[in-house]
Amino acid sequence: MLFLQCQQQPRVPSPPASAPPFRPRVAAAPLSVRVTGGRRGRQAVVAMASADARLAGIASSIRVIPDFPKPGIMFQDITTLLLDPKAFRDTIDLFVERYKDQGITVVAGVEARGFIFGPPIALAIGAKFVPLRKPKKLPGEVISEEYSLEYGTDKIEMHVGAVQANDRALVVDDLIATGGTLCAAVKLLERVGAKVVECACVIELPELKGRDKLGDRPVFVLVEADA
Ligand SMILES: O=P(O)(O)OC[C@H]1O[C@H](OP(=O)(O)OP(=O)(O)O)[C@H](O)[C@@H]1O
Ligand SMILES: Nc1ncnc2[nH]cnc12
Repeated sequence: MLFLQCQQQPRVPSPPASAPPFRPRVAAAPLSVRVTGGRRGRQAVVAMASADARLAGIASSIRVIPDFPKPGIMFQDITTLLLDPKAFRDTIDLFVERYKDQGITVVAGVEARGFIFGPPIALAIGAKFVPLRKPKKLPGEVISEEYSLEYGTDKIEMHVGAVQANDRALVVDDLIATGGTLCAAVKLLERVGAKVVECACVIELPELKGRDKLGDRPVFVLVEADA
C-alpha cells in the first residue's frame, strides 16, 4: 500500500489575546423578508414576523468584504454564518418550516454555495438533492445553460435523468444578485419538465433587480443587503 505524506506547514499563529475578536461585519441594509405571490406570500410574512429574532442573528452573522473579487463589489461572505451554529441552524430551520408541506420532491442546489444550504433542507423535507454544477464537473450526460454574472459569465450543468417531468423543485443558493444564476438553474429544471415551486436564497441584493429575470417564479429570501 502506498502512503502519501503531507509536508508539514508552519503553524498559523493565533492572534494575540489583546487583538479584537474576529467578528463578521454586518450587512448595512436592514434585514427583511420579501415574498412574491398572493396568499402564501402573506402567510410567509406573518410567519417571518415572529421569526425576527432568528433573522437578526442570521443577518449579523454575514460578513461583508468590500472590493472582492473585484473593485466595487461588496461581497456577502456566508462563511461567517457557517461559523455560527445557531445562525446556520436557524437559516436551515426557516427554509424547512416554509417548504416541509409543499410537496417538494427535489432540491436543486447551485454550485458552490447552494451545496451548503441545499442538502440539509432536502434531508429535512424528504426530497432528493440534485447538484447544479459548473462546467465539466459532472461525469454523466448533462444539459447546460449559460448565464451572465455581476462579475463575469458562467455556465451550469445538470445530470440528465436526475430530475423528472413530474418533479416539484426548490432551487437553493446563498444569494441572488442579478438573477442570472437562478434563471439558468430554473431553465435547466424546466427543460426537463419539472415544476419550479420557488427559488430560495439566504441573501438578496435588491438593487440588482434579480427577481425581474425570473418573471413570475417566486423568490424567497431571508436577508436583504446593499449591492
Ligand atoms: O444572481 P447572480 O448575479 O447570478 O449571482 C449570484 C451567484 O453568484 C455567486 O456565485 P458565484 O458565481 O460567485 O460562484 P461560486 O459560488 O462558485 O463562488 C452566488 O453564490 C450565486 O450563485
Ligand atoms: N455581492 C456578492 N456577494 C457574494 N456573492 C455574490 N454573487 C454575486 N454577487 C455577490
